[in-house]
Amino acid sequence: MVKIAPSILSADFGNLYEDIAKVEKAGADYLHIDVMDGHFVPNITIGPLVVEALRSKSSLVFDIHLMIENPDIYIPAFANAGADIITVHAEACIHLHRTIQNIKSHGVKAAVALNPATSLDILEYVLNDVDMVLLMTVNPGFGGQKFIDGSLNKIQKLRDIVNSRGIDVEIEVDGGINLNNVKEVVDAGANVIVAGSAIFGSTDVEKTIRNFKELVI
Ligand SMILES: O=C(CO)[C@@H](O)[C@H](O)COP(=O)(O)O
Ligand SMILES: [Fe+2]
Repeated sequence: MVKIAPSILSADFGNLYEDIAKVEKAGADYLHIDVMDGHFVPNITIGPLVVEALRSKSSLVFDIHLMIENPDIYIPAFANAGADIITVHAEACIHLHRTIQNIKSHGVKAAVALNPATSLDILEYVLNDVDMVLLMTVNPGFGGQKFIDGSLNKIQKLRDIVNSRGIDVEIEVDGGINLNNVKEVVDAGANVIVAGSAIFGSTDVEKTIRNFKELVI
């Protein structure tokens, strides 16, 4: 089953709770929460305190995308705040295997994200240890960017590797996904779709989620 993960980066930060309630009511599967530190990416967003405050208001799966340096320091705080999945960037981890174990030790699902320029090769010895791989389809840091077309080939390659190993690893795609290209990324092999501006920038958030779901059935 393909899952829809609205990214709250494009939500109204003054009315986060209302925006989250809307996507939950419309049948979203994951809530994608982008955490940026102003170092790994040139932008700053939210921390564990906000995640904790939202946790009591939503039963969606909290999918935390850490775009930060030294993620190990903050993994316990995000786990305690209510994360269900924590994603770290391979580019930010010197000891990636250890970081994955760190996430799992808190009873949270572990995922690894790759920037568009990062090869799938880096996953060779950790793929069997993760619950999900997040393929960035834009350079991280901002919402509303254009999908990088070469990403389709990368999604297909990863799908082939996952299938050939016979493992249960989700493939999440993030950046520039909209109603016009979502079918292509799903056909390429993605099964978790992050969408920020396409959902929260639309005039009818609930209808847009339903449209996404219809397109990926
Ligand atoms: O991680 C990021 C950006 O770094 C994303 O999760 C964006 O929030 C996706 O936004 P859209 O490209 O869908 O507008
Ligand atoms: Fe993200």
